[in-house]
Order: sequence, then C-alpha cells, then structure tokens
Amino acid sequence: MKVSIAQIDIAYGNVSKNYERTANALQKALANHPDVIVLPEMWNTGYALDKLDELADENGERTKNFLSAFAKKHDVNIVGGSCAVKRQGKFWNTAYDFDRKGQLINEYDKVHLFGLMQEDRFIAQGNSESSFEIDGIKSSCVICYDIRFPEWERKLMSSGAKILFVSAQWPDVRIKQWEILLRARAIENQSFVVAANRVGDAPNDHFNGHSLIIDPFGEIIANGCSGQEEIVSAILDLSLVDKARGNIPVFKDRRLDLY
Ligand SMILES: O=C(O)CCC(=O)C(=O)O
Repeated sequence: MKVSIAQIDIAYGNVSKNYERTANALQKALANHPDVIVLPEMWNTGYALDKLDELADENGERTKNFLSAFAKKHDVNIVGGSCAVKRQGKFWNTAYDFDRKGQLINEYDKVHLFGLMQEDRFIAQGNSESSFEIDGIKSSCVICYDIRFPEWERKLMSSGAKILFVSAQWPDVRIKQWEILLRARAIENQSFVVAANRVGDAPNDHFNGHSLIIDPFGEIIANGCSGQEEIVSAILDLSLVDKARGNIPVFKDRRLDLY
C-alpha cells in the first residue's frame, strides 16, 4: 500500500485559501499514484477557535462533498485529516475518511481536547470510536493530542488494525515529543503509523512539519523534514505487521485479567 501525506501550510481563519491549498496538495499527491492520501488537522480553519461561529463547516457538508468528489474522481482513498465543523449547535474537530468510490467510511470527533490551546473551551468532546478499512486493511485514525493517550490507541488498534493514521497541528517547540510518542505508538501496537503535520505559522505557534511514516518496529521510513510544504510518501509492507506481532505477541500476552 502506498501512502502519501499532504504536508501543507494552513492559513489562519482563511477558509477559501485553505480549500484552494488543500485541492492543490491533493492534486500534487496524485503524481505518486498513492492508494491513500492523508491530510493534517483542522485544515479548513486553522486554530481560529474564536471565529468558529462564522468559519466552521455546517454539518461538515462542504468538506464531505469536496473530499468525496476528489476520492471518487481519482480513485484514491482519503484520510481527510480533520475540519472544524458546526453540528447540533456545537463545534467539533472532526475527521472524515473516504474510500476510492467516494463513500464516507469513518467519521471521528477528536476525543482528547488540548487545554493548552483552549480547545476545550470551544470544541465539544468526541465519544466515537474510529475504525475502518482501507482497501481491506483494518485501520484507525486519531487527532493530534490523542497520541498522548496510549490507552486510547491500544483500544482502537486491538481490533487487529494494521495502520494508525494521525492528523495534527503539532508545534515545532514540542516536535521531539511528537516523534517519540509516534514511534512508541508504532512499537507498542506493532502497527504502521502515518502521521500528517502542517507547516507554517499561527498567531502563537510555529509548525515545521516533520510528518512521519513509521513501521511496526518503530523505524522511520519517511520524514517530511524540509520544513516546507511537501508530499511525504512511502510504501507500507503490511507483512511487517504480522512479522512484528508474530515475533513478540504483545496483544496476546496482555494481562486482561489485571488491566
Ligand atoms: O500535545 C501536544 O503537545 C500538542 C497537541 C496539539 O497541539 C493539539 O492537539 O492540537
């Protein structure tokens, strides 16, 4: 399976510019003939949380139509990062994922909200699971701060998922933690981790990319280390998941009677 991450800049509070940028990046990613394209977190608005009333996508309709049409037209799966969405009178940080036919295969509201950026003041807390298949491969996706909660990824991945997709706006100042956390999630779940981060600036943060594709042994197989917009691609040899889980059967060896 070939995956391509669209590591993009996100214009703070400028929705039309962000749709244009994302459309260009998706188009650019096609040059690698990927099976799946992955986007970062909150790519429609950035973290313009105090402007969500005016900016958030009503019921996610614009996002869903846009991603679904692209997936169908180009016969490509899309792990659509996440968008700021207005639903049931609340705001949500929501991921939408699509198969090659443009069918919505997963909808996930960010479960752990990031207090340091006051996300919990503006966004409603998600409660949904996140589980889907990409070309028959069980997968899951989480959003940014979620990766600090290994119990959550363990729960999601214990259904036999082989790929964990992560979409983020992870600031450069904590990028070493980003890499360590993601490599740990890959090693402990013996799965691929495909993690999309953004580049560029927001009012209080600088983002340097460092999108990562990591194998089930924790080795980095692709790294968006240019600090610029770029497409980060790798081929996932999914037999490595079975190899890792066969050598050291971590899921089987868990003490479910104790924890
Ligand atoms: O956990 C972190 O350090 C970053 C999290 C974050 O920026 C987010 O969830 O938006």
